Amino acid sequence: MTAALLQVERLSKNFGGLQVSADIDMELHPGDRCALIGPNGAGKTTFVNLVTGVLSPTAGTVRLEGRDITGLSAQARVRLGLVRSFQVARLFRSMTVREHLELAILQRERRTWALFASVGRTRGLAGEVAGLLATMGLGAVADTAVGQLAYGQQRLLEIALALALKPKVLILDEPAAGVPHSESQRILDALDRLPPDLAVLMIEHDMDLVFRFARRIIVLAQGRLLCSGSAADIAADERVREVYLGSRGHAAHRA
Ligand SMILES: Nc1ncnc2c1ncn2[C@@H]1O[C@H](COP(=O)(O)OP(=O)(O)OP(=O)(O)O)[C@@H](O)[C@H]1O
Repeated sequence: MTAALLQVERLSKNFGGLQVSADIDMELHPGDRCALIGPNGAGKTTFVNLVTGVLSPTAGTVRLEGRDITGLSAQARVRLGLVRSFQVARLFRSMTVREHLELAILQRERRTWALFASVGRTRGLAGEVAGLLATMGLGAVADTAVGQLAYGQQRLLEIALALALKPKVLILDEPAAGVPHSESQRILDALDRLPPDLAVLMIEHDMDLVFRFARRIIVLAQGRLLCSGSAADIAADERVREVYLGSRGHAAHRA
């Protein structure tokens, strides 16, 4: 077993008297393909906010490569390799896909001041952009303005921008949300091409995608870790069925 990249111990969060995360333990290792699921209000978003540093926990620790990062800002965590791809696009509609990726890489390298002078000259930039385009299947639209992209392609660009930050741990926040079914296969294909050593935690409501992507699924209910296991384990787990039925009155096809 490899050493854990991300280690979460007894992570808890109270909002006033309401305990929204309760004693959550979790580990991610290099190459993990893990999904976090749970019914509405289970505490998935809060958990991710605690891990990424958007919220401070009431108790518990978060470690990255053994280092306690519980007190670090979200930005500092990104610099250490803990990166989240946001569901809400913050893309510039008139800029092309390639320009977005160049900007993200230069920002990572903190060379934005020299942006226009250095784009053509920055060694390795074109190659790195080409690699990201290939990984995410965006080569054919590299020089298309983002405003012209299909929605699924915009979502792929969001993941490419997260990858441009060279993450060790990537948190994917509902990568298929709002994407028509006809385009979701493209997202799955792209996720299959993610770097093999990257540890990925996906929060996703689309159970088809979760079951096809994840080798391990973690289920949260009422702020607690209910269970974790393979897709087959989770699909067969009576407790999972109960929390979904109890919360929404229908089966766990859409979480
Ligand atoms: N800032 C806050 N103050 C008070 N309560 C909050 C706050 N943020 C979240 N909550 C509550 O915490 C609980 C968990 O919310 P959270 O958004 O983490 O769940 P979720 O699993 O991500 O839900 P969904 O699938 O609907 O996005 C909910 O009951 C929510 O109302």
